[in-house]
Amino acid sequence: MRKIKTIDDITKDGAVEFGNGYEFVDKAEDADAILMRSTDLHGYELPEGIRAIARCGAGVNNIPIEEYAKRGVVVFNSPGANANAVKEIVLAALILSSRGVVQSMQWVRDNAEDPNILVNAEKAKKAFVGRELKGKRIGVIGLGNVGSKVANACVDLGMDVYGYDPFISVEHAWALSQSVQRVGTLEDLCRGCDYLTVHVPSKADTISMISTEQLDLLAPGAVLINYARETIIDEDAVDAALREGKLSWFSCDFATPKTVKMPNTFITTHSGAGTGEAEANCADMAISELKDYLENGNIVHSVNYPACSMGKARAASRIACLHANVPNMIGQITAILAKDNANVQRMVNESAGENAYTMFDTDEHLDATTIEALKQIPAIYRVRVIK
Ligand SMILES: NC(=O)C1=CN([C@@H]2O[C@H](COP(=O)(O)OP(=O)(O)OC[C@H]3O[C@@H](n4cnc5c(N)ncnc54)[C@H](O)[C@@H]3O)[C@@H](O)[C@H]2O)C=CC1
Ligand SMILES: O=C(O)CCC(=O)C(=O)O
Repeated sequence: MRKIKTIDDITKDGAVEFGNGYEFVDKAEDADAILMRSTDLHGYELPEGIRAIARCGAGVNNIPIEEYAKRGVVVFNSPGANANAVKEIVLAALILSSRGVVQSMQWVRDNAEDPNILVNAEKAKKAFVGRELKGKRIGVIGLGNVGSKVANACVDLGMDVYGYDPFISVEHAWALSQSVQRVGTLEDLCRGCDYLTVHVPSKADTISMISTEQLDLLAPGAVLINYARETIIDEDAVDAALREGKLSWFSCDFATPKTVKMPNTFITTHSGAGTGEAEANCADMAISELKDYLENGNIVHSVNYPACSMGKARAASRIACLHANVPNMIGQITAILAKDNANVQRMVNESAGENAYTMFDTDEHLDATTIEALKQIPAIYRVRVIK
């Protein structure tokens, strides 16, 4: 039996199905792998037995992925699985920040006892006059799974859409409407925007990427939307821009001690991916990634190891070595296999950044001393006997 520890509520109804050969355990110490969402694992004492972690969702800034890579722990995410949910809530944020919907609803609640409410509402409504999205300029920062969908949806709404993403993938460039105008600098993107929405991961080059300099370039009374991460905006700068009227609204998914005190905000409870569909999509993707890794050693959608696949483990034995991306690893591994007279059927070696992965099938099981010798290679982080 392979053992799984879940952290967080993976789905609203609790349905998480791994199928035969798996069981859930209460303690991470007893588990082979972790299935999780947004809990912050920085500072968490990860038990030695954990071989893989799957994050149901896109962002992995809550996981120390490089530290885990060096411990031979493969971290997966579920790219794109919740992107439609985020796109839809961003569209809601665009409309809510333009049409006085929430304020108008509040007026109705506040006047619920008024017998003349129907007539009085006609007088009150001038306070809630908004503006249309059609023809307005929007800047989309990050054109990945979420940003590309948001940009295309804004084109469909008749907006004038600009996008900025120096690292856009070929797949997402293809998916983008030709009406989205790509710009080369963040400053050019921000200039004159009525709306600005961010869809980048939280990492060194995106921390506080929206600050006074960028906000000053927006059109007067612009709307800022952040359904990515709280770290991406400089909260003091946004607070000042709201108070000075440079920004008319700020919509975000992150209730921090500072955002909750800002004027003119719509703030949600990190609910961008909060739909049953997105939860199920993320769980399905994360579960199949974990199963393929635990059963076959294949790596799909890892954020700290290269993609690597040799299909189903059918040979007598399959071994995976997780190691540093340094010269002569294959030489050292094959030298040890040669000593054991092991016949390698297939071997794959892939690398990504500082980390690499070598997986091979052999005709016969390797003996224990050979496995031990592989573990003793200095740059090896972990050796897995998959079969
Ligand atoms: N509020 C919520 O519930 C959710 C929040 N998110 C957040 O949104 C982020 C984006 O999600 P996805 O689109 O699914 O991720 P993604 O990985 O598909 O797209 C991110 C895009 O940002 C681009 N990028 C990276 N650094 C950049 C920079 N310095 N400047 C401009 N572009 C840059 C990348 O090239 C990529 O195209 C996630 O990392 C996560 O933090 C994602 C899903 C749900
Ligand atoms: O699990 C969640 O609801 C958070 C989703 C998210 O922030 C992400 O996918 O990056």
